[in-house]
Amino acid sequence: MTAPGSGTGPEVPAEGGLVAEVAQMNAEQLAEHEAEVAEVVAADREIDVAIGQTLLKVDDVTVRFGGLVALDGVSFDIRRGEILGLIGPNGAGKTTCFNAMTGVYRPSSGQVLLEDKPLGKASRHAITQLGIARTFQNIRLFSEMTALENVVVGTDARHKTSLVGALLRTPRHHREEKQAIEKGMALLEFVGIADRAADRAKNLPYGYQRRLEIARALATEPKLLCLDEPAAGFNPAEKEELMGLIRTIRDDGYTVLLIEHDMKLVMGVTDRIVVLEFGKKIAEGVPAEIRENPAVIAAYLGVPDDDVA
Ligand SMILES: Nc1ncnc2c1ncn2[C@@H]1O[C@H](COP(=O)(O)OP(=O)(O)OP(=O)(O)O)[C@@H](O)[C@H]1O
Repeated sequence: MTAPGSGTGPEVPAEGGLVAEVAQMNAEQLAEHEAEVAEVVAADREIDVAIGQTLLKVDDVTVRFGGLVALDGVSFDIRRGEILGLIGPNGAGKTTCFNAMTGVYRPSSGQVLLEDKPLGKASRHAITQLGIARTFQNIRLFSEMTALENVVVGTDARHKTSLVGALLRTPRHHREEKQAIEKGMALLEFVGIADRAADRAKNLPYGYQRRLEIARALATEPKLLCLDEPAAGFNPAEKEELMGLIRTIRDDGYTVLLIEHDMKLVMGVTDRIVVLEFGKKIAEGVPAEIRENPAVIAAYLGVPDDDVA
């Protein structure tokens, strides 16, 4: 792929072109177009396979920072096709858990298994290739690159062209680049920001940047998508829209792990919830059970609603 941001990067369709085209479609054309988008977005994933079986297992994981035990013997499963919420008061260990699952930290003891295989000492990049993608609490985009380029970079995790192939611009490289652009556009449309594909990430509105992070994570074709507070800084209407997007992502066959501070959002969108407090798992269950769980209520006593999760 051409170096991102080099000025010779992917050609972006004229601004508004795709959006204007979609706006003029009748219901039948629109349904066909949406099916095409879904096919590009989901083409290589095995969906409907073993839904409900364990995809990822966090097995007795402890993470220590010097004398501080940030995660203390935590175990839970993430099942294929579900949206699992990971909640807990500030400092409970949620991000540490994400980091242990995505290769940022190695567990001091215990292990994380994806499809029964221990992640062991796999690097972050290797873990992305194995199928775990994440977004960050603080948005991390390539700010000088366009929205489309940001997503195209995400598809690199799946490319087969060698560096030499890319430098020599072999036919395979051309083919992969074309497919990456097509897929990038489909993903931008999927998350609802295709109208700004040609804009630099830094110039996008905040809500678009958050959606772009999700599109970029999806571009790696993850089996598991981990979202770290994706609604941070959103107003209620934006949160509502985001819930819709997360549901669509799940309905499209992805498995989602969600850290979120907004309890209403967590209760409204997740299938199951795991609750951490002081690095330990204190509860696990469906939202209705968690809402009534005395240990969870106690953990959150005195915590303002906005600060919950
Ligand atoms: N790199 C680190 N070095 C030292 N201590 C850390 C590090 N990362 C996290 N911690 C500590 O580990 C504990 C758990 O932090 P973590 O960020 O995982 O919690 P959290 O549940 O994600 O909190 P928040 O909701 O505030 O983001 C905290 O006491 C935190 O200060």
